[in-house]
Amino acid sequence: MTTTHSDIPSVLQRIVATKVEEVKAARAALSLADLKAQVAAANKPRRGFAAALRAASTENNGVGIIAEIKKASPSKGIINHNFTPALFAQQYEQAGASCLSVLTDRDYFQGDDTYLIQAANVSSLPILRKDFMIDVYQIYQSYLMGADCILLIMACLDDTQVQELHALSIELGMDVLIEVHTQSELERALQLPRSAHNIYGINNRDLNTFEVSLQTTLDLKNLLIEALAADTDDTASTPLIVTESGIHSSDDIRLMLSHDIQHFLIGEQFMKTDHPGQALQSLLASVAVDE
Ligand SMILES: O=P(O)(O)OC[C@@H](O)[C@@H](O)c1c[nH]c2ccccc12
Repeated sequence: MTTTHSDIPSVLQRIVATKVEEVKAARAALSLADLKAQVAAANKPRRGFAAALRAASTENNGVGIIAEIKKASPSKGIINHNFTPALFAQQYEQAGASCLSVLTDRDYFQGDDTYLIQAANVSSLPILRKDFMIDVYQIYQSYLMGADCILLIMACLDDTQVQELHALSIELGMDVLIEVHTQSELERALQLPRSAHNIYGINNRDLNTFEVSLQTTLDLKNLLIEALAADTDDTASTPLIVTESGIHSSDDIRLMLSHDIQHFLIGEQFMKTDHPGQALQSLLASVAVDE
């Protein structure tokens, strides 16, 4: 048999294979039943990630920023050489971030669970656990770490998996960032039950090729806005849409605002500087000035 391109696992497939192994090892060390018992005993309140984004609509000129704490990525290698997650969390909060996103994946992003725990200890901002969720076990783990929002990447989940992880996250009181990159992923995402806990993320980066284009958000957002507008007239559940990846300038922000996108997930632009908080502050200031 000849080798075709599709025989070579993509980065996303490799990441998912790693996650399967990680979950297997974690379950061997602590059973799912024991992990669930820890969750039941913890019963810690969540900080309202979706609510913080909704509140941003009336602050910061209607701009809600999810500021990301990310040391490295498969496409860029090391982004921040002086990585101090707790300090960055404090800086981001002071600079006006609405929420935080913390990479916990070790093998591909040089993240760590402890980074999220540290950020939660020093900051009152709600936190997204940025990792690749494939199993309920990880949802319970995220809860214990103190995550307020779970990332569900449609590209690495089938319909049954995503339904299960979505329902469990909400049952535990967490919000859910449902990430899409294509129209077919978006159509699948729209099959999930509607909830005020849902946040829809359009990722401008293709997780297989790493190509980034803001056009992805512009191409998909109308379909999303129309589908969500059809079933809500209640401001408490105003649909939340986040544009993710490749946002660098006030021009990028204003382009999105002009298309009714008010929420932004931004990592590299801040993390590549010595003072990520300052980078966030100047971006927010330049949007305000330019308006
Ligand atoms: O660093 P950027 O280009 O500002 O992007 C941030 C965020 O969108 C990106 O880290 C991301 C979006 N979805 C993901 C899924 C997995 C890992 C990482 C991501």
